[in-house]
Amino acid sequence: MLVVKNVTKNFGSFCALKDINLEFSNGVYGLLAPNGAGKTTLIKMLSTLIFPTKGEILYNGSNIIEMDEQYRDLLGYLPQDFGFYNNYSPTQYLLYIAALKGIDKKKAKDRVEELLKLVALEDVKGKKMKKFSGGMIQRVGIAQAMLNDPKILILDEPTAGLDPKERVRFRNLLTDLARDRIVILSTHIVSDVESIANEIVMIKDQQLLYKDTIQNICQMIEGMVYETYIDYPEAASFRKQYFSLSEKQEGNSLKLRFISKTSPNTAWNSVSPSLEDVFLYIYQDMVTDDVL
Ligand SMILES: Nc1ncnc2c1ncn2[C@@H]1O[C@H](COP(=O)(O)OP(=O)(O)OP(=O)(O)O)[C@@H](O)[C@H]1O
Repeated sequence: MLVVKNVTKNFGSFCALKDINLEFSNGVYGLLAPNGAGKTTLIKMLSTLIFPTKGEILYNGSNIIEMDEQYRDLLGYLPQDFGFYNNYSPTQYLLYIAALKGIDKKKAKDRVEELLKLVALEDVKGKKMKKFSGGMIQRVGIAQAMLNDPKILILDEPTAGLDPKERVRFRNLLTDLARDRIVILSTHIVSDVESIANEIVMIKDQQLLYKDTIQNICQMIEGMVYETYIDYPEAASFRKQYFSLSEKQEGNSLKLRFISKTSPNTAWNSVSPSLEDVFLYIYQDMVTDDVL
């Protein structure tokens, strides 16, 4: 079990995270927040790349900073921009990283073969990576993070630049890996974690907002999400009155999905909230169009 206990991180006088408490056991955790909310800061602390200003992070009761190398042996980490070498093949690259990690040569060879199979890159294992798609590169990234068969696998925005098909493949791979380890995945894309995360962690205003199942998080706005059709001229005033979640043109009308806290009009259909509805609502002052 990995426990974040009263953790605060300041950069000079700027507070990036404040009094965070979290517990992780095996499964997939989606760390979901818009850019700048502090995801990378938290992930870097969980990876011991930076240290908490206050509080501590414990693995099975021991402080991860004091565990030092022992902790890093348990950790697999895929940073936002992972440095690979264009002219290397996946096999060469993974053997190189294995050597850096001090893994025995014979053991490394077997492990690299095993991992290339796991991430479905066996067929291209000898090809130079410069011709690889974003998804293939990310799978090499996962493989390097998995070299030491980590008990904790941390991935920072791993689906950036992947096409929809690659995203699905990536999600399936993570679900498989999470059966016997902690997988923590940071993203600002709701669909990346919606189908695979056992729990979602949301941070806002430097603080932990939610750590819960998707079902429970969606309950927060249960009974507040509606859909209705309106005529175009009414759209502007409607948007001023209610928080619009999505809009779609249908015939001469506009189909609106929105949040209302007041009792509904008879023309409104109450609908079940989705994680994306919650995300848009919670971060309405922070999200920009590129998030969706
Ligand atoms: N070394 C640093 N010095 C000063 N401020 C920092 C430093 N690192 C991060 N910050 C600030 O802390 C806040 C959180 O940054 P962080 O990178 O953790 O956000 P994020 O949610 O991971 O976003 P992104 O996905 O863009 O990395 C931001 O306001 C950022 O500017």
